[in-house]
Amino acid sequence: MRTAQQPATRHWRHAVAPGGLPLAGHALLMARKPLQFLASLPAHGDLVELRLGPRPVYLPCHPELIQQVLVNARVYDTGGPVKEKAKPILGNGLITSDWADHRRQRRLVQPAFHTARIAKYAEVMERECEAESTAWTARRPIDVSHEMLALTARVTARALFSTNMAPHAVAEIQHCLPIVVEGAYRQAIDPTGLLAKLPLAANRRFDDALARLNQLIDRMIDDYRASDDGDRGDVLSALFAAQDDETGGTMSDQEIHDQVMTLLLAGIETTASALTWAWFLLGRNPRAEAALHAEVDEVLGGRAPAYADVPRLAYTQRVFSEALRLFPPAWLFTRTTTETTELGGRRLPPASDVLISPYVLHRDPALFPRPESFDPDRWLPERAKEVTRGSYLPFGGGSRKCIGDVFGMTEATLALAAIAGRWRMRPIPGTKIRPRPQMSLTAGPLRMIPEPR
Ligand code: HEM
Repeated sequence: MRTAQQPATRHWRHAVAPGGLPLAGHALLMARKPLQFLASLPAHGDLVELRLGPRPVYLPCHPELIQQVLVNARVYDTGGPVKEKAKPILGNGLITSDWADHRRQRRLVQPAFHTARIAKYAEVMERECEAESTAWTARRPIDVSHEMLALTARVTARALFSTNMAPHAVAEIQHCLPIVVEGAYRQAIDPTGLLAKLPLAANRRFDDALARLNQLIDRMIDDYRASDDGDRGDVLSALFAAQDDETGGTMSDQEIHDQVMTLLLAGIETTASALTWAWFLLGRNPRAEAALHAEVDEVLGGRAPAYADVPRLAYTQRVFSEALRLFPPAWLFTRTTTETTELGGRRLPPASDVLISPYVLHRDPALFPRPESFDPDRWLPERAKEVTRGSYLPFGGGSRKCIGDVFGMTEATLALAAIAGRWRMRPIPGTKIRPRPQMSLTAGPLRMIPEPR
């Protein structure tokens, strides 16, 4: 296994990805089978160069090189064509802001994710997870993907806006978000940039859904301004109250709007996808499923889970961590160099694109023995300390590490425990699932049968 501590003089292996075509480079391989193609690259080198059309892009495959990219956020900034296409959707929030402004924004948004506030959001999670787990009919098949998306949309919407407009917000978000996520992804991978301008029905649906989400957020902001409730304990209140320690500045309504849109797009589908994969994996691994049931029965004794139970639901958390390893929702993200720099002994000119793929890292046999096997006990404390530092990155790393990591882990732990307390999720024989590498690494529809326990 690789060690994080390497001598300063270490020799990094560079490679050009095989299979490139004269003009398209590796664009076709990336379009057809991105997961298989990317996961084959660490065998060739620590830093692999590929070409998407005429542009070279770099995939660091060694955890140490990936850390260098993630911690040096000034030189490896978010940028490039993907970010430019995201701006009309997300505005200028945490995901789209440049390095310098990101630091200010992060200082302002971070308090909304403070532990004390997560405890408050957990009340929403408890209620919604309980409602989800009591809504199903015994032995009537459900689409797990659909249910998990509906659940995380309700949790996130109600944690963001705890007003009496919440039911309306939930319905709007559930309708609009999947359309916006799908459209944003289509635009992100369109190399011509022309697709979004064509008079297609899909584009009209996307424009309509985005306009409705924007209106919803504006209404929530107006409603907050018009009332004098003070701190409602929701994310929106924390964003209004935020004051920058360094400058004393606060956020304008437009800035708050952009942060809310960013949180909706970053927080709902990611958590839902990982939960769906967790159910899929449990359905194929009866021993892990039995261990989950045993823990939930012991800790909860038949009652619904509460925030205070989360630390004792250790196996449940390991199940989710392992689902995040095998199917990291953020399977690929990018950085762009702002100046000439050197990575693994290779000179990168300004505006070089660097790909970070947790999926590739998490399935590298040099980092995770038997990477394909679902083994939640990899994350037992005594075994987890053997895992090479920097090789597990479901939430990214450095100053742009996911701000919702604790929120997402808490929500997923409560959801798994609430549902596993009541139901055994039986797979439907013959169901075939292939990971869909889109904005998140989704499973697509996944039908399973809830059987009372
Ligand atoms: C299991 C669920 C989740 C996963 C796997 C996940 C993954 C990630 C990753 C990998 C990044 C870093 C991307 C990069 O470096 O370019 C990120 C950023 C972010 N995530 Fe999450 N996320 C999850 C849940 C959430 C939730 C629940 C929220 C909010 C409620 C959220 C909000 C954000 C935001 C705002 C950012 C940008 C942070 C910044 O740049 O400062 N995420 N997420």
